[in-house]
This record gives sequence, C-alpha cells and structure tokens, in this order.
Amino acid sequence: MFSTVKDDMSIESTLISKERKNAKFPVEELTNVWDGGKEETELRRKIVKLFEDDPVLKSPPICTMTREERFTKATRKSAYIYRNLIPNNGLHPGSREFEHFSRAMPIENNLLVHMIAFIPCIKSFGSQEQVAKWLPLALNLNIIGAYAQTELGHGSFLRGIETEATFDKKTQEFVINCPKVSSMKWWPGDMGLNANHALVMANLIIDGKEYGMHAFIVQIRDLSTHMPLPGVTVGDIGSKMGFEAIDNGFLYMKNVRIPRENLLNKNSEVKPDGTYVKKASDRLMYGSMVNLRVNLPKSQAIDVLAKACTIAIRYSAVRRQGLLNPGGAEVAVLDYTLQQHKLIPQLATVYATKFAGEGIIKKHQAFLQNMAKGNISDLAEIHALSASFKASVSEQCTEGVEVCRRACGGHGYSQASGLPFLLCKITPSCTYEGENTVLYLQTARYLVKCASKQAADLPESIAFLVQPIQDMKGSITSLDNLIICFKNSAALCVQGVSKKVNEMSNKGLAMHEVWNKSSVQLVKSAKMYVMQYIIGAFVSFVTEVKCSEPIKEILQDLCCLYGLHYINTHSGEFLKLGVLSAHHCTLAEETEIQLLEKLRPNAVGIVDAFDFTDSSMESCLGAYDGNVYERLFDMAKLSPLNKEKVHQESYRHLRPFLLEGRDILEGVKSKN
Ligand SMILES: CC/C=C\C/C=C\C/C=C\C/C=C\CCCCC(=O)SCCNC(=O)CCNC(=O)[C@H](O)C(C)(C)COP(=O)(O)OP(=O)(O)OC[C@H]1O[C@@H](n2cnc3c(N)ncnc32)[C@H](O)[C@@H]1OP(=O)(O)O
Ligand SMILES: Cc1cc2nc3c(=O)[nH]c(=O)nc-3n(C[C@H](O)[C@H](O)[C@H](O)COP(=O)(O)OP(=O)(O)OC[C@H]3O[C@@H](n4cnc5c(N)ncnc54)[C@H](O)[C@@H]3O)c2cc1C
Repeated sequence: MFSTVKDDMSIESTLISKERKNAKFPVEELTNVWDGGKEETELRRKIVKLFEDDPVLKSPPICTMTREERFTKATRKSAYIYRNLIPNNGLHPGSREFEHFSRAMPIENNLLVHMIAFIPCIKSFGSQEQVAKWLPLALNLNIIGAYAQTELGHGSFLRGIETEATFDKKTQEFVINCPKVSSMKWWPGDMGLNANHALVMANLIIDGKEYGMHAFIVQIRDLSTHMPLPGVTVGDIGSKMGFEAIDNGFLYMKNVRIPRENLLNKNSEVKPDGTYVKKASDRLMYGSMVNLRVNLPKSQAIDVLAKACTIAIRYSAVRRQGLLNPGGAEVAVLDYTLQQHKLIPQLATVYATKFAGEGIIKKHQAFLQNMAKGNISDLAEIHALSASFKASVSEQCTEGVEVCRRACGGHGYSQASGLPFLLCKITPSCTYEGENTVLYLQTARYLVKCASKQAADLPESIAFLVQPIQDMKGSITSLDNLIICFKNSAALCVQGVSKKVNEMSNKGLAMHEVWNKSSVQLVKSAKMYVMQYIIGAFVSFVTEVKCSEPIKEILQDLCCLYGLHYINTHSGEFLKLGVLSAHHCTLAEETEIQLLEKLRPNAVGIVDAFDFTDSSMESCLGAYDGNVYERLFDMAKLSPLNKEKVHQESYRHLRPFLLEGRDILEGVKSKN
C-alpha cells in the first residue's frame, strides 16, 4: 500500500560502521568476558540460533498485535519450547545450556512462573514422595501451576494472608477457603487462563488453632475440559502496564477440598490424627523467594538495561542533531558530554550489577549446600543480601531504562523503539518478588541487629560495620579508595541509625514506633550497604579477571565510573556522613567527566559486546545496521491502523464536517 523510500547507502549505517572501526578494543573478547568464557559465548549463540531459526517461534512484531494475540502466541510458543524444543535438543533444567535460555527465549513468553516458581517450590517444600509424584507431571506440562501467594488485600505482609486451609480429620482433607473478597488470590502469573493447579499459600488451621502460612497444591481446573473445578472462580485480572502476554490471575476458592497429602510436607506435616509436626525452621517457608531474588535479577533487570543501553547508544551514535563547532557538520548526539553523562553510567551499572550478582549466586549455592547438610546458619545473611540486592538492582535498572528511553527523544516514546516495552517489563520488578521498600527494611533489620555485636561474632562480609573507619590514602578515584569510601559510608549509616533506634527505645518509645520513625534512615542504610557490596564485588572481578590490557582498562574505567557516578548523584549523603570533603566531590565530578570522554569512542563496541540479536530487541533504533529511519518507516507501515488507505470508521465520524469544508472551499456554500 505504501511506496518504498530507501537511501542507497544510509548515512546512519555509514556512521555506525565508523564507530565500530574506531573502537579501541577487541569486541569479541569482551563478549567472552561477559559470558564467562569463549566456550560459553559459543554455547549461548548456538542456543539463541536454535530458537531464532525455529519457524514455530516466529511471529509479527509485538507492537502490531493485540493483547489477545500476544497472549495466544506466547502460550503457543512457550508450550512448544518447554515440551518440544528443550527436551528434543537434550537441554535440561540444571544443565549449562539452561543458563542461556533467558537470552534465547522469544521476546514474549509465558509459563515462566510455572518454571521458576511452581516447580522449584515443589522441589524445596515437597517430601521425596511428593517430588516424585508432582515434578515429572510439572516438567512435562501435564500439570501447569501458578505460585499463588499474594491476595487482593495482602502482598507484602505475609502474616496477614487470609486464605485458610482447615484440616478435616474425618475425610483426611484440607478445606480451602477465601473468607472475604480481600482474601482472593490476585496477581499470580500464568494463573488466570493457563494453570490447572496452583501452589496456594494459606494459613493452616487444625482444630481451630492457626499454624501460619503453608504451601498446598490445589487443582483448580479439570484436566480434560480445562473448566474451573467446583468451588473455584478463576480468571485474568485484566490489562496491566506491561506483561501483556501473561495471564496474571485471580483465584477465589470456596470449600475446595484437597487430600491431606497435598500439603507440601518436607518442613512440616499434619498427621492423620491432626498432630502438627514441625521438621524445620519456619523461615525456610520464605526460601523460594530468596531463590528468585538471587537468580532472577540478571534476566529480569540487568539484561533489560543492557538492551536499553544497546538501543540508546547505537541510536545516539547515528542521530545527528545540532552543532558542536559553529560552521561545522551536525554531530551525533553521543558527542554531547551531557548525552554521555546520561548513557555511559548506565553501561557501568549493567557491568557492576552483573558481576556482583554472580557473587551472590555463588554465595547462595554455598548456602544451599550447607542447608542440605542441615546447616542454615547463613540464612539471615543471604536473606539480607539478596533482599537489598534485588531491590537495588531493580531500582537502578528501572531508572536506567527510563534514562535510555528519554535519551532517544521523541522516538524513544514510540513502541517501535522497543524502549516502552522494556520499561513496562522492568518497572514491576521493583514490586514483585518483594516490594523494594519492604525488602530494604528487611535488610536494615538484620544490619541493625549486627551493629550491636562484636566483629568476631559477625560473618566476614558484615564485620566492617562495627570495625574502625578506614583512612583513604591517595586519590578518591582509585578503586581501593572507592571501596573504603562506600564501606565507611555504609558503616556510618548503620551505626547512625542504630544509635537513633537505641536512643528512642531507651526513652521508652515502643519498638514499632521507633522503627517507623527511623525507617527513612533504615532504608538509606540498606541502600548504602548493598552499594558497598556491589562496588566491592565489581572491583574484585575487575582485579581478578584474566583478559587483555585494553579490556581490563575498559572494565576498570566502568568500575570507577560506577562508583563516581553514584557519589556525584548522592554527594550530599557522603558530605553529611563526613566521608568525603567538598574537594573530594569536585575531583569525583571532574574525573567522571574525563572517564565519559575516554569511554565515548568505545561505547558502540561495548554495547555490541552484549551481543543481542536484532530479533531479541525488536527495536528500530537499536538494530545492528543503524538504519533507524528506514526501519521506523517500515514499522509504521505495519501499523494495523494503516491496513486501508482510508480508515472507514474515522472517516464515518468526520465525513459531514469534511464535506462542509469541501463546499466552503469550493465556494458552493458561504462560511455562515
Ligand atoms: C529484579 C528481579 C528480581 C527477581 C525477579 C523474580 C522473578 C521474576 C521472574 C519473572 C517475572 C515474572 C513474574 C514475576 C513473578 C513474581 C512472583 C511474586 O511476586 S511471588 C510473591 C512475592 N512476595 C513477596 O516477596 C512478599 C514479600 N514479603 C515478605 O517477604 C515477608 O512477608 C516479610 C516482608 C519478610 C515480612 O514477613 P513477616 O512479618 O512474617 O516477617 P518478619 O518481618 O516478622 O520476619 C520474620 C523473620 O524471618 C526473616 N525473614 C523474612 N523473610 C525471609 C526470607 N525470605 N528468608 C529468610 N528469612 C526471612 C526476617 O528477617 C525475620 O528474622 P528475625 O529478624 O526475626 O531474625
Ligand atoms: C507483574 C507482577 C507479577 C506478580 N506475580 C505474582 C505471582 O506470580 N505470585 C504472587 O503471589 N504474587 C505476584 N505478584 C504480587 C507481588 O508479589 C506483590 O504485588 C508484591 O509483593 C507487593 O505487595 P503489595 O502489592 O501488597 O504491595 P503493598 O505492600 O500494599 O505496597 C504498597 C505500598 O506500601 C508500602 N509498604 C508496605 N509495607 C510497608 C512497610 N512495612 N513499611 C513501609 N512501607 C510499606 C510499599 O513500600 C508500597 O509503597 C505480582 C505482582 C506484579 C506487579
């Protein structure tokens, strides 16, 4: 319907080629460092290619589809991936290949909560017999399960959850009830339309006594007709800011009966006579959340910011707007220091959080090994670290994606840029899996407790909180001094708020009031604590990584930039704590600007090194060839509103006035 408008060789693709020629480091080597080695890069590419070449996984750009189409396509693709593509290619959960799935998955998919929450919960909370029964069914998609914890009335405060599971001794069943409208399960992914089972978190009641939140497997739909079972009201909660392809659902249960064996009973059990047997700490009930907070920031937040950086930096390298030299040629917007100041720190965030996250995954794996031997002494530490890490990463990455989107000017507002999709995908990461404020408060609770102990009684990673403040020797811009600066700040924040808490409670104020009145400083402390962790982990990585000098230099620069950018955007905090002087702050600002200038020629190379394929981004601004304008025009042509040259419905409403206008213009009718 539209004629083709093409330039023989677009200036934009020439510009991006030049950028690549100017890069001062081997891009492929940085990709290998990012992936964790050359072999991992090859493996990832093999898996991505397997998925991208598969005709079943092809579909029109998401911005041209309705929600209904997006949900249907995502379900078709996801069912095919988990039931055919993965098993037929010998890719199994837990294998090395599995690590790379998130990079290979189609841009929209669902059944993820089934895979990342329902299945792991069966493994964590189920006895051996229960795992043997439910796991194969779940892995084969014979049953599809949601993680049904949050209710209309409660998400954060889990002790407030109202759904009840009352034990009926006579029938050896639990009776599941949502006593009020507010008790209805609300939000769980995959639950509205696809799931036939749910892992329901409910308050266990035996002989009128409450035993708190426990996990039950509840069948909600018939396996042959997929109709809701008696007593079950289930459906999709409606349109959201994003996640259009996912059926986040509601679930109302009235006298739904399940066998006694459906209480997942690895950690606690109800005997046939109603005796309650506790086998492990109540805290392990929260274990599934720690698992997700540790393992998912990479795919759900860090990779999302990496994609946004790829789009915004490639676009900024080809978008020319205005002059730097009077009388000179128009410049790429990436040449403006202010554009660099928006975008290059986001790159630093991607690297910092990625490598720090790998450290947490290792810590968590060590914790799981100890737990298997019955030792959960590190639980509080890993909970505090993972809670604040999830909160900080989701916050930093969400802010970063919005910075990238705005840095693309008007085109960043277009769905065709891919940026609104990324923003809507990442924004809820600040809420799900623990609302960020609530998570920071959990970390602060642990830190305040630690502040009253001796260094020898604290885990190695925490002891600095109660040790003497360290002196910085030399420039604030050295990596060693950045670590000292952040550690000192975290220690002073925690000590300061602990003092305030103690003083207020010594004056007789009730602890809950003390806590509420101190909560602003408590959250600040948790943020500073996790920042010192991230910086420390990034510095360790940069120091230890084996790579060529140019790559090492880039990583060191990004590491320094990450710390300095944080200092420069929060300088008031550092000054107030007395950790930095005004002179330090001036130097930090000057050094950040120098680093931006130094990293600028490598910016396109650094985002190329993330190695995202064009189809994994669906972005007209971020495609590898830099052909932004032709791509935008091609995408606009696909808009469903452009199907016909005349949109009949809009024409119908406007026609009477247009005809009037025509008559006036043609002089058939006077204006009045
Ligand atoms: C960046 C992205 C990161 C992750 C992404 C995850 C998934 C993304 C994947 C795909 C995206 C698609 C879909 C999203 C899927 C989302 C799934 C969900 O959202 S499921 C619902 C998640 N809900 C929550 O996380 C609820 C948050 N609330 C809580 O965790 C708790 O209720 C609370 C805040 C801890 C308060 O509970 P309570 O009042 O009972 O507890 P106390 O404060 O009294 O503490 C008791 C005691 O326990 C310790 N503790 C608390 N939590 C844990 C834990 N997880 N592990 C270990 N210990 C814990 C706490 O510190 C106290 O200890 P004490 O001080 O007494 O020694
Ligand atoms: C996309 C998406 C997917 C989800 N998927 C699932 C799922 O699969 N399964 C599931 O069970 N749930 C799911 N959820 C629900 C999610 O886990 C909850 O929304 C989340 O835990 C926050 O709880 P809430 O909504 O009750 O927020 P609230 O706790 O009501 O938060 C509202 C405000 O109150 C503040 N607040 C709350 N408590 C405190 C406090 N103690 N101190 C200070 N401030 C406080 C918060 O900071 C926030 O500003 C999903 C949510 C979303 C958005």
